[in-house]
Amino acid sequence: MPLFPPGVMVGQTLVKLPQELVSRANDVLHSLEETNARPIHRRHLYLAGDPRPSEQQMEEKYAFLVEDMTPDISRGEFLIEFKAKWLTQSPNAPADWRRCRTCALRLKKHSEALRKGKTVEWRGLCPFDLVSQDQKRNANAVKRILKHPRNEDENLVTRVTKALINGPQLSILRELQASLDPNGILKADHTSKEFLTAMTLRDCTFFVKVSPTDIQARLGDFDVKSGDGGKSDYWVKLETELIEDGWYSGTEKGDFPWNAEGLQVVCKL
Ligand SMILES: O=P(O)(O)O[C@@H]1[C@@H](OP(=O)(O)O)[C@H](OP(=O)(O)O)[C@H](O)[C@H](OP(=O)(O)O)[C@H]1OP(=O)(O)O
Ligand SMILES: Nc1ncnc2c1ncn2[C@@H]1O[C@H](COP(=O)(O)OP(=O)(O)OP(=O)(O)O)[C@@H](O)[C@H]1O
Repeated sequence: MPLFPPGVMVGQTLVKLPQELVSRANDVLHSLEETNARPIHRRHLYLAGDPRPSEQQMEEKYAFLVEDMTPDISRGEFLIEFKAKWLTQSPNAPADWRRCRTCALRLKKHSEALRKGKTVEWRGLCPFDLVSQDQKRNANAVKRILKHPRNEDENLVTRVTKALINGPQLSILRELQASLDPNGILKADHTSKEFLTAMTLRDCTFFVKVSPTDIQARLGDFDVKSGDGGKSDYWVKLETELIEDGWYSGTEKGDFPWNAEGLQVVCKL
């Protein structure tokens, strides 16, 4: 049973791979590496089936063809990409929470960057604003997604807000995130398909293709989550710190810019 009705996700078609296609594509990747033409962070990652790195000796006969959301700039199209993140509160947040999971974590990460003397941009999109019933909050969230200078175009802000709010994606994502993980990171079975799907849906990407006459919003980039390799322990540690260090309740210790009068980061349902 599919999680999403048609038109919600970026189109994906299961295809049978022609023989040798994977190894030919991997040959290209290897030759790009040899000439230093491949981005460093992608090195040593190949399509399944490459016989060279021993850990990747898998036979892969099938693949997904993913609908291309690349905009046609010559037609005045552009693409907005953003992650809606956690659209419901973490089930483990304290009862007196003042920040949603996403804002709590972003502030925590932000504080760590400040402590290291880094200058970092405060992204500020609160997922709860996106799914609020309040149109002003919806539009503010969209302005943060659009960023400057596009967010100064009121007509564009209204069009994108309407497309997102009237579209099915946000409400479906929110319901699935809640129903697939009712217990939260601290109590869930991290090997269960439901929990891992919820974590995947908390990290997927919105692709919004805007043309002068039309807006097409789709969900994509569903990298299936796994708790392996220490990730499960990391999720637990992070959630525990968010609770114990006061990031949910807004009682974190430190002289941070957002603790100044009028700048407090407080989320509302
Ligand atoms: O922990 P979060 O909410 O910051 O999400 C991580 C993402 O951060 P961001 O969306 O930028 O805040 C993070 O995104 P970036 O690499 O920062 O673009 C990853 O998607 C990460 O997942 P994984 O470890 O690659 O499986 C994401 O980790 P998990 O979804 O596995 O927790
Ligand atoms: N134009 C697009 N149309 C449809 N899906 C896309 C498009 N661009 C990216 N995606 C989806 O998003 C996923 C992640 O793409 P992205 O370019 O962010 O790569 P990445 O692996 O996260 O690398 P990077 O480290 O560069 O961010 C892709 O695997 C694909 O599923």
